[in-house]
Amino acid sequence: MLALGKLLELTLAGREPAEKTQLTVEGVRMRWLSEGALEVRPPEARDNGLDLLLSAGIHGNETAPIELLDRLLHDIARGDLKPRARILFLFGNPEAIRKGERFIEQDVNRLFNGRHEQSSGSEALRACELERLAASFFSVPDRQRLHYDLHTAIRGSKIEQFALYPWKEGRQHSRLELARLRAAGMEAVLLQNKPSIVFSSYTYDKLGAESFTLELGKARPFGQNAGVNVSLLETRLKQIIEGTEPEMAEHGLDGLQLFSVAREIIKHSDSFRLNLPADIENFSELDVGYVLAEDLANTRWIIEEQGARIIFPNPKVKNGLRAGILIVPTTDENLA
Ligand SMILES: O=C(O)CCC(=O)N[C@@H](CCC(=O)O)C(=O)O
Ligand SMILES: [Zn+2]
Repeated sequence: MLALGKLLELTLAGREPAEKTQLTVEGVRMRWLSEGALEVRPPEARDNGLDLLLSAGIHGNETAPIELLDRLLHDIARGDLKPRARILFLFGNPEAIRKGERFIEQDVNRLFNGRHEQSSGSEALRACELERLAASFFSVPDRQRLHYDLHTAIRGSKIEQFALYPWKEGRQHSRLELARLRAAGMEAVLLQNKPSIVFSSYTYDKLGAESFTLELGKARPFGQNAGVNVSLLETRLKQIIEGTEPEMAEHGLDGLQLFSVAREIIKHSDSFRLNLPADIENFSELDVGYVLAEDLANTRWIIEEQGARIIFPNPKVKNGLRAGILIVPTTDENLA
């Protein structure tokens, strides 16, 4: 296999490859751009006009998505997977991946859309570099742009695989993209309704891509991901890469559950208390009247929404950051 197919090994070893560009037997060009960043370009005659950004390891301990991208890259480097799309593979936070930690000093996925400019340290620099790599990749006009930022979650979930779809003023969420996610095994999608500072929001808002954060199961160390079943997603990604995706019935969301954000729970101070059991699962329902959280100056977060559920509850985040999202079921009536 070509050395550049071993991007993960290079990244884990903190090594720069001697040769920055290599050609596969199929004439596919692989180009190492920076640590954890590799561009794959099909021969011009085979290029189908899709630019696909696949990122994982924005959180260093979320290894199932990293292993998935590693398998795709190996297949491409061996000539077993024949891309018709241009692809950018990104391993988001190499230092944290090496340490098996979510982050080292600060969460990279809270540093996009300009936030890194108000910060410092290696993770702020990395967020800036990821923005630059994505912007350069998505700078070619008249091409389709798609970004999947792959994650696994801290806790178990009543709905195992789901996506978060960013928001931008004046832009509608695409029914066709939701059908594609359904076919890729996603059981639910959270439709965001305000701007955000995560990677997928940056590529959606600033670079015009169709972008999603995908949650694929529970985070575990390398080699222990048998419980994370990514087979439907992997099959779909291979079809997208090779341009062999079956036709999608535009209206067929096929049981995909849709949610919208009711409120983001923000931790304001060290006095913040989240009144949930430590092992609560994502998508757990909360009753109206329940006191979800308490903070400084007797601030209380009380459930007012019928059918409210909680995702990503985390009282350990830094002050000023999201300590959970309250979501409610929604319909497909505003989709484009
Ligand atoms: O399990 C958790 O609490 C977090 C899992 C995770 O990393 N999720 C992403 C979601 C990004 C988004 O809002 O689109 C994150 O929190 O960064
Ligand atoms: Zn994550």
